[in-house]
Order: sequence, then structure tokens, then C-alpha cells
Amino acid sequence: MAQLAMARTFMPQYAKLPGRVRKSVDAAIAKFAEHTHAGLHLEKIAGARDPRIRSIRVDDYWRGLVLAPAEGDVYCLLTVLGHDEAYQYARGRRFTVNQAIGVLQSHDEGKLDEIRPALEQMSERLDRRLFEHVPDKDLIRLGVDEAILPIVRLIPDEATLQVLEHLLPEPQYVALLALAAGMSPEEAWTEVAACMSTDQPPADVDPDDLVTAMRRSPDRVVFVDGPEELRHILAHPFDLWRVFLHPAQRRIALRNSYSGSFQVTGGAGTGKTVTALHRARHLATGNGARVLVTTFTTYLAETLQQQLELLVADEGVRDRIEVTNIDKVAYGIVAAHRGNPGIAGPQVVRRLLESAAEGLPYSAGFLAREWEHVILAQRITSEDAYLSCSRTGRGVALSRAQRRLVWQAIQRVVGGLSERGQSTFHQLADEAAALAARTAPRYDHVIVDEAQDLHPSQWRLLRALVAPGPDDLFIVGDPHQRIYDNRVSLSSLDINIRGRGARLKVNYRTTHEILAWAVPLLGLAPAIGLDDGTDTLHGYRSPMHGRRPVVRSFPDQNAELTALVSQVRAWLADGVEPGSIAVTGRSRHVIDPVREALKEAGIETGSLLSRAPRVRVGTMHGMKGLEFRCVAVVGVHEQAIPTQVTRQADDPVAHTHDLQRERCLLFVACTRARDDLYVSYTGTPSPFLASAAG
Ligand SMILES: Nc1ncnc2c1ncn2[C@@H]1O[C@H](COP(=O)(O)OP(=O)(O)OP(=O)(O)O)[C@@H](O)[C@H]1O
Repeated sequence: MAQLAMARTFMPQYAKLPGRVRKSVDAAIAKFAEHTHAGLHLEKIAGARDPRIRSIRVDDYWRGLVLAPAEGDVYCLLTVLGHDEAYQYARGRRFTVNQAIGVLQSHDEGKLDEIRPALEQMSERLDRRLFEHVPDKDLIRLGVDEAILPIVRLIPDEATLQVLEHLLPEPQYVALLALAAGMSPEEAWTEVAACMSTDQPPADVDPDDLVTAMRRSPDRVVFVDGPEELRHILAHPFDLWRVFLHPAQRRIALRNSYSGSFQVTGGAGTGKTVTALHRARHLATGNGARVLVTTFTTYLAETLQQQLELLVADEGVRDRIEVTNIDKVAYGIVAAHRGNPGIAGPQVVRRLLESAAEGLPYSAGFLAREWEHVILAQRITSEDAYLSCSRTGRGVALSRAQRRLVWQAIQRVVGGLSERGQSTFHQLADEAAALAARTAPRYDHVIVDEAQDLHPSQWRLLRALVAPGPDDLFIVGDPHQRIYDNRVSLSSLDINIRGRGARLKVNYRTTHEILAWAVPLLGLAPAIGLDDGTDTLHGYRSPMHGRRPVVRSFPDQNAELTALVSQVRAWLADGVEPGSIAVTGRSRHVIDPVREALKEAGIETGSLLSRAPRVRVGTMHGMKGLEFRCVAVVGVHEQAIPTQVTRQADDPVAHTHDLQRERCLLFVACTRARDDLYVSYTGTPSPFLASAAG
């Protein structure tokens, strides 16, 4: 019986087909898959560069292309193309086995042959080659084919290498890119090894054994076990993440077990959430384990739930995975104990803080930070404990007498809330943590997304929900996207992740052009991770290319809004769905006029969280965790970004943290864009834009 496999490249082509053609493709595949001698249906292609590429007829116009290795009975669907394109594909493409790591790879040999004379000319003229310092033996050790080597020797510079990206075999491009970035062959090997789904490279690599190479490449090829699985895969052809994990994602998500808690970091769009969802399925499969998947907001939790439904076909497994945002977890536990608790809104808290600060040499903001970052963070419940506690990380020293004043002021806030029968969510998390610690753990495993912004009280709650042990907490976050001022050292909360972590580097959302522009927004200060170590974005990259971000300056807000309306109209005219367009700004002062302007122009808008087919508009904080095809970030002028920054003289540490938070916020907003990013300002631009332009 023939074994059917499907290449990652098949899905995007299939997704684009009209429904009628898709049906014909489904029928052709089903017939092909059922047939015992599948090879009989395949047609040879005259002039095919790789004779193992065959075609399958879908109808008069469409052709499926199939890789049919000489040995065995495995057939891999590669893509589906119109007749002429299909023949062109077959005339150029060659499949090989990477000699260093044994995975399946392909390259466009036809195009490489075509551009070779131009490369030769260029390299003669420039008299400089990008890889002249790297001996052949090192290139070969990194998996560069002897057949590709002559081309590699001609490449004059990094820009030319990038032009060749889609013509070269991917693992070889990864090796070359690493060397071009100045890495030693040993460092480049680490990058190449990240393209393997196993920890060690295979001992023997047979260059002709494509089937074994396919089995080693689950990021590119899925083996289909019967019609049910085929239907499941084809039902959501846009959602490649369900089926094809990057080897690094796969190694993390599908590892049998971790001895304790584990942390996954990675820049925006590297698939941390995807990895967390696969981990949830892995943990809930088979042994009846109860898994909690939790994140920051209700909306993000709803999105996770929807993705989980796409990922997990088995209802029994799905039922064992609970997806809830962290505040709801806390609310539920407290409500079960003492009835529904009252929640204090931010205005109420602000008013109480302001009145508590009256007559004191401390601002409401100072009291708020002291309460959040010292008292609630350390769960301090008495004046004596506060007088002797450590205030590490706070920028202003307080004498005993001053601490007493501050303590009393904060007690007035706590008392005011308690009179109203209300708590903040951080207080609630603290109460829930204490309650949960008194009962048996509710879950076998807890998975946390967007972990960088959780408060210590929320971590205490998570700690209490699962017993310490193997696979207790799987923590996913990015310290470069910290947009609330919560800095947590997990080791102080009984969660040990030091030395237990992995970092994802390949961005699946945003183009190289947008990332290259946005990463410098973060500035040069290293981000501090949850394990107290510094986190870098070293090696963070995107294989996708697109338009460079557009940054526009205007004399006044009217002109800025008029241009924004034209930009949104242009996106809509290009066929972008309204719900795939987001417009964001630092505050309501910026986005309220945006809503008005779009409305006047007859463009319907909704909130960032709306599921309606409308252009989404909201503040930068609301952009966390979301993604859109096109994003406009407006009002990026110096009065708006940074904003709400503590004065250096009042508290130098808070000042630095606040500035970094503002950088992260702008970075988060910009990296939500998949295809197009548009940034505008009036007057003087935000100082952060200067780093991006540089
Ligand atoms: N293996 C994959 N194959 C295809 N698409 C992927 C893969 N991994 C992630 N993606 C896609 O990349 C995008 C970003 O993924 P995800 O949201 O998991 O990243 P993230 O690291 O959590 O991002 P952020 O930190 O910015 O919120 C999503 O559209 C996701 O579907």
C-alpha cells in the first residue's frame, strides 16, 4: 500500500485554489492515496531536472506535483500548479539530502544555473568574495553540497546572498547566513543543528535515500495516516503551524518530559504560543493529565481556545485542557470561597492613591509602585515586616520614618478598597494563591503564555495550582515585550528555571524588512529575563520578505489623519480584509480622532478585539499577542512616546524602566504587522524612531 506524505509547500498553494479546483484536488488525492499501486497514476515530466518529480492530473489545467523516490512506496505531494508553471517548476527544482544533518532539502538549480554567469561577472569585477576566508572542508562540514560550492564561492556580499535565499537549499542558506554574519564554523554549526528535529545528527547519511530524509524533516513533510488525517490536515490549509513545527519548536513542544519547570523565550512572532499549544496537546494526550493553559487577557485566552480547537481533534484530550486568563482563574477560586468578589477599576484605585498621597512628599505613582513592587510583590502584611523588608530595585531609599509614612498611606488605600468590598486583580491573585495552597493541586501541568508581564502574586497563584515536579510549569514569554512594569525573579517564588530553557529564533509572522526596522526600537539595554539572566535577540531572523516599513512626517494632525485614511483605503483596495488591518496609537487621545476620521471617510471600525469585519482601532497596550496583515502606528511624536515616564530626579530606576517599557510598547505594536507597517507622526518624531531609522 502506498504511503502518502505532504510537503509544507503544498498547503499554501492548495489554500489559494478556488473551491471547485480544491474539490478536484481532494478527489485526485483520495483516489491516488487509495490506490495500491499509486505510482501507476503518476506521469513523468519531459525535461524534469529531478526525474523523481512526477505529475498527477487534477483537471485539464491543474497539475499536482509529487516527489516519488526511486525506492519504497512513498509519494510526497509537493505543490499544485497550473500546467505551464508546473512544468517550469519541474525543470528547475532538485531534491537532495543534506549531508550534514540528513534532512530533505530542495533548491532551484535551474535559476542558479541561469544567474551563474552574472555572478561570475560581478565577482570578477568586485574582486572580493564573501566566503573566501572559509575553507571548503568547513563549508562541507556545515552541509554545503559540492554541487552548490562553486556558486557559494562566487557570492560577493551579504546582499547577494540574501537575493539567493529562495534558490538555495534552506539548511545551507542558514549555514551561509551565519558565516556571513561573522560566526565561526562552530557557531554556524549551532544554527544548522537547529534545523534538525533530533538532538544529534544521524551517523550515516545516504544521499539517495529521500524517504529517510523525509522522515527526518517533520517541519517540511508530514506522513498522512489515512483519509481521516488527510481531511484534518486539508481542512485548515492556512494554519501550517498545526502540522509543520520548526525543528526547534518541535524539540521543545514534543519532548517527552522536563524534570521541572521549563521556560521558552524568543522574539515576537517566533511561535512561542504555537509551541505552548503543541505542548498542551502533548501533555494532555494519553495519560489523562489535567492541563491549564493560561495567559494575560480574556481575549488572548479566547484566541488560544480557538487555536486549540483547530489543533486537537480528539475531544477527550481537548476536554482535559482548560484555557483561562489568569485573572479569571483567581476570580474563580476566590468566588468559590467567599462569593463573587468586587473588583476595583483603575479610576477608583487612582483616586484612593491620590488622596492617600495628599500632604506627603510622595506622588500617587510612587505609592502605587511601592505597593505593587514591594508590598504586594513580597506579600508583606504588617508594618514591621515592611520596615525591615528589602527594597532592591527601587530607586529611592526610604528611612524608617519615611517607610512608616508610606506604609500608612498604602494602608489607607487598602482600607478604602476594603470598605467598598473591592480588590485589585493583584490582590485577588494573592488571595487565590493562599486559598489554592491549602488544597490539593488542581492541575498536573500549567502552561503560561505572555509570561513576561505577570505579577509576583500571579506567579504565586500559578505555583500553588500545580505540585512541584516534572513538567509542572511550562513558561512562555519574551522579556523584550514587557509592557507592564512587572519584574519578577522566579527563583524567589519557588519556580526554578535557571538553566532550564530554550530560545526560538525564527520569526513566522513578520517580514525581514519590518523586523530589521523594528528591533533597534528596543535600544541597547539588555532585557532581564524571568530567570534573572539577560536575554538577547541574537540570531533572531525572518525568512519572509516584503515591503520596507513606511515612516511619514506631517505638519499637523489633520494632514496625518488624511494620509492615514488614504493608506487604509489603499490596503482595502488591495483586497486586504478590514479585520486584518489595525490602527494603533499610544493613548485614547491619539486613537479617538482616528476613529472619527475613518468613520467620516465611510470606513467602519471596531475595537482591536472585535471579531467583526471592520478595521480594528485601539491603543498599543491592546496590541499585545495579536497580529494583522497591515498595521498603522500613528501619533509617534515626541510628546506621545515616551509618555508616563517617572522623572529621573524622582526615581532614576523607575525612570529607566519606564523608558524601556515605552520602547517595548512601540516594538510590540510594530511587530504585530505581517506584511505592511506604516508609522506616522506630526512635528518632532519620537526619539525612539531615530534608533529605528539607524
Ligand atoms: N511552525 C510554524 N509554521 C507556520 N506558522 C507558524 C509556525 N509557528 C508560528 N507560526 C505563525 O507565526 C505567527 C506567530 O506565532 P505565535 O503567535 O505563536 O508567536 P509568538 O512568539 O507567541 O508571538 P508574540 O510573542 O509576538 O505574541 C502566527 O501567525 C503563527 O500561526
